[in-house]
Amino acid sequence: MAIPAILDMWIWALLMLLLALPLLSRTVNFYFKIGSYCLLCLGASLVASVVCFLVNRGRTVRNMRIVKKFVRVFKYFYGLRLEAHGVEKLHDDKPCVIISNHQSILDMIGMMEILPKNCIQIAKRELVFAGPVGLIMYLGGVIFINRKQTSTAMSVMGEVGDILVKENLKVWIYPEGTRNGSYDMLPFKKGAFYVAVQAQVPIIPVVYSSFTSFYQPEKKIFTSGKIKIEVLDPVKTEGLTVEDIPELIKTCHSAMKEAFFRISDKLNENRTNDQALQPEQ
Ligand SMILES: CCCCC/C=C\C/C=C\CCCCCCCC(=O)SCCNC(=O)CCNC(=O)[C@H](O)C(C)(C)COP(=O)(O)OP(=O)(O)OC[C@H]1O[C@@H](n2cnc3c(N)ncnc32)[C@H](O)[C@@H]1OP(=O)(O)O
Ligand SMILES: CCCCCCCC/C=C\CCCCCCCC(=O)OC[C@@H](O)COP(=O)(O)O
Repeated sequence: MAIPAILDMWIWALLMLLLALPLLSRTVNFYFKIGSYCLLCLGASLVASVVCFLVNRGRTVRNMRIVKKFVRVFKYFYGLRLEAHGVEKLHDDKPCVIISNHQSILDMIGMMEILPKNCIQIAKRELVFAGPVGLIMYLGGVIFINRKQTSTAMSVMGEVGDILVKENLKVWIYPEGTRNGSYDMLPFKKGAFYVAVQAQVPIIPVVYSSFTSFYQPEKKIFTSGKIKIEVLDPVKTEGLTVEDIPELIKTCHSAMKEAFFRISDKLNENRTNDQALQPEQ
């Protein structure tokens, strides 16, 4: 018996829908996870801000301990497992500049997993306007810089160099200066290195493995996964001057890049991104 044309059309439509379902559900799943992550950040920031006000009465780096308690729970919602090595290097009670690679807004989870005491962060000034997220960052002592005005950003970073030693603080800076989700590391901006040389404090590089095995926004992939964290040995800056900064950057960049490729999931990467075909180091 011949199938009526209208039914035929519906069968085709249903078939197409069934075929598109995995792609559709991946996209829906991606937006659901990212949306819920943003909502979680906004909601948790609101609650944490109230707690910070009640406990510490204003802007202080001590509030970061409260933020850390909140953010450390986030990984369970997204099935993220974190494995950190060398974290003890961050717990020396002395000032230092911590630099790490910056892949995504999910980096907050990795940062809060190992954030040492008395550690401030540098962030782009746009984030101060992100509602409760901006408020909690402000309360936690985050220093905001205007990346579009190098001279003002530089002078703010100069002040950071001064207070590091005076107040025995650490500062966490993303030297790539922006998020970079590719399977590589961008060239470093110079601010972090000026701060370290000015304050004559060591630089401690922290490397996070590539997220691309579980997180690729351009392909709408966001599954559960593992993040490896490696804290590298401190790089001394005692006796260095601004003339030594280019060499200092080179040393840190190559050590971090080597660690990044070593701890990242190369097999998975080769399947998803041709750039991953890096020569073995
Ligand atoms: C409870 C629930 C909570 C939910 C979660 C919410 C919040 C969590 C709370 C807290 C977590 C906070 C985490 C914050 C993360 C934020 C991440 C970011 O925003 S990353 C982006 C911002 N960061 C940076 O940009 C830092 C790195 N950038 C720099 O250091 C730059 O160098 C710069 C200072 C911004 C300047 O940038 P520019 O593009 O101009 O580049 P260059 O580095 O090449 O410098 C140009 C030129 O200037 C000279 N220079 C640089 N610095 C100095 C200096 N200090 N003194 C003198 N001269 C300087 C440099 O040498 C260059 O000159 P030349 O080319 O001649 O060498
Ligand atoms: C009332 C205003 C409402 C505003 C809504 C804002 C929604 C944002 C909500 C949650 C986002 C959680 C973000 C956690 C902090 C992420 C910090 C971060 O990773 O910023 C990116 C920045 O490093 C580099 O930026 P670019 O890659 O240069 O771009």
